[in-house]
Amino acid sequence: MSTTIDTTGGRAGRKLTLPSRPEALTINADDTAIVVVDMQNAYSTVGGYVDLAGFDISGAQSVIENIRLTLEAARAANVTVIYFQNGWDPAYVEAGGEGSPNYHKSNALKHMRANPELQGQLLAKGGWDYAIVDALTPQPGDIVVAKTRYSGFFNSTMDSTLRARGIKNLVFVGIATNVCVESSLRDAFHLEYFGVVLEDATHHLGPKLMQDAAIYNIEKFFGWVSNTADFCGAISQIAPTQSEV
Ligand SMILES: C/C(=C/NC(N)=O)C(=O)O
Repeated sequence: MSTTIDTTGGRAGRKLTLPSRPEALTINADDTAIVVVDMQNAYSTVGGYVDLAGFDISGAQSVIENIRLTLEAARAANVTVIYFQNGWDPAYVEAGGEGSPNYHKSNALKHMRANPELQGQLLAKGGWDYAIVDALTPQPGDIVVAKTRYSGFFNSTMDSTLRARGIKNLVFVGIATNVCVESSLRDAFHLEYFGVVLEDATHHLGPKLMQDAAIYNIEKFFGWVSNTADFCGAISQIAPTQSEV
């Protein structure tokens, strides 16, 4: 028996039902935002930080195209688009010193310490590595939320940005599934947001099993799982906003 969960709370709005698992979700388009996680050169372009650090980014290009299709459909339906952008000031004050676990766990900081010629280049605000990839440049009306840790809900304006707009449902795309995507979706869950991940619009860091594990975790414990085609198909069924008519 297929089950559908209604997140609208009976509120009127541009409703759509998104095929997802473990259940389909009926959502209001105006209570929903696409969250584009860290689609920066650092995580998806040859010569970016994770490539330099030895991670496999060969799957990034197909993810970029699926995110592009998702954003095209979302913007056509006037659904809010929010980008997370991960990094720090060029002096790395925001990264935290030796008293921060980030200093010791960040692969970007560790790679720069091991390769001093890269100091100031990885995930530094204003630099190429930090920039959103050209294929997904934020458009007028999109919201860009800076973040300094894996989760976009810490040290950021994300929660207030969502609450100010009455947004309850978050559709996550981006990189990395098993790090910043899952970290942010987990915190969204604990803050009472409905989180959905479009699994073919995400890419993991590390072995392939990490993608499967992150998707399993989200489906079983923290949210729902859908895909680009089902999202684009569902969002294309809704009427444009009143101002569009
Ligand atoms: C390891 C890592 C992941 N970032 C992400 N966007 O998932 C980092 O930022 O160092």
